[in-house]
Amino acid sequence: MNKAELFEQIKRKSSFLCVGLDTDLSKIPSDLLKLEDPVFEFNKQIIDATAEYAVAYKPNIAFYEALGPKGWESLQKTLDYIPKDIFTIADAKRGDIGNTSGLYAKAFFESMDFDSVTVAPYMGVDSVQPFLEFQDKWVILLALTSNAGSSDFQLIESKSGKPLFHEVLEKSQLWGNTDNMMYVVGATRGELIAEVRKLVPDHFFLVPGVGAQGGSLEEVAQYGMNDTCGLLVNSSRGIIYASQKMDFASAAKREAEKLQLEMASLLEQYCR
Ligand SMILES: O=c1ccn([C@@H]2O[C@H](COP(=O)(O)O)[C@@H](O)[C@H]2O)c(=O)[nH]1
Repeated sequence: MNKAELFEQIKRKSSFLCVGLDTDLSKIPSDLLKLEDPVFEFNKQIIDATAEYAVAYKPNIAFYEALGPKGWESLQKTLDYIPKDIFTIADAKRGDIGNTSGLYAKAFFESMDFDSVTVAPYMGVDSVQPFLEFQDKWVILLALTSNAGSSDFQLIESKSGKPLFHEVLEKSQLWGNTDNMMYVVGATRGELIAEVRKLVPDHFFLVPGVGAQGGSLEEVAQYGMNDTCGLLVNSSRGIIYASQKMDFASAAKREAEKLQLEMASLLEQYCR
């Protein structure tokens, strides 16, 4: 999916919601555990309930790999079930020496047909470029993450006197054709989102951290939105575990709709 198609969908749905599929067997209703593939059954119902409000789905790969071969199978079935016009993100946070990164890219872009994968920048250019070589696929580079520990490295001053996340943003722009690059920017980062937007005015941000982590959607839009929206805001637990009983799908639908309504008004206000 290209940027224009993504923006079209955002306008059509008045939404920039990404639903995080962090499906955890210990949190889904116990009735589902009797089924052949509880993870897929849960995801299927979540997708059916939220697809009208979501422009992206983000399975966090850890939740699937933790289950071994069966988890990978549930992941593939989930990916196949997501409507084709909705953007898909493999939240895998990969990156290694070049030949290994090439195989990670092949795993998520060819063996599985994800639109994008999250990548860690700290092994540098040769660890990221293999992902950028795939036509029509997206790299989502970790820039300023939502967790408390992000200040351990991302906020420290680099040799040039700038915080390290500035270096990541500036340097990564020199890594070839970065049209299909997005950046992870945590919703918990408040005004720093404006600094990121200044450095990469035209790129999309994947923004985790609203809902369970306490980030503010209003602040994200105020500081991060650009004239093509430029934001995919993720909520995982806040939507998929809105109820842990068998009414989980209707509860997820309500939460997704609530966020979408808020997003519609923020698009009116800030996306010009
Ligand atoms: O900086 C980051 C990068 C990734 N994540 C991931 O996003 C979701 C957030 O889940 P919530 O339940 O909405 O808090 C999860 O998969 C994280 O691994 C992040 O939170 N922060």
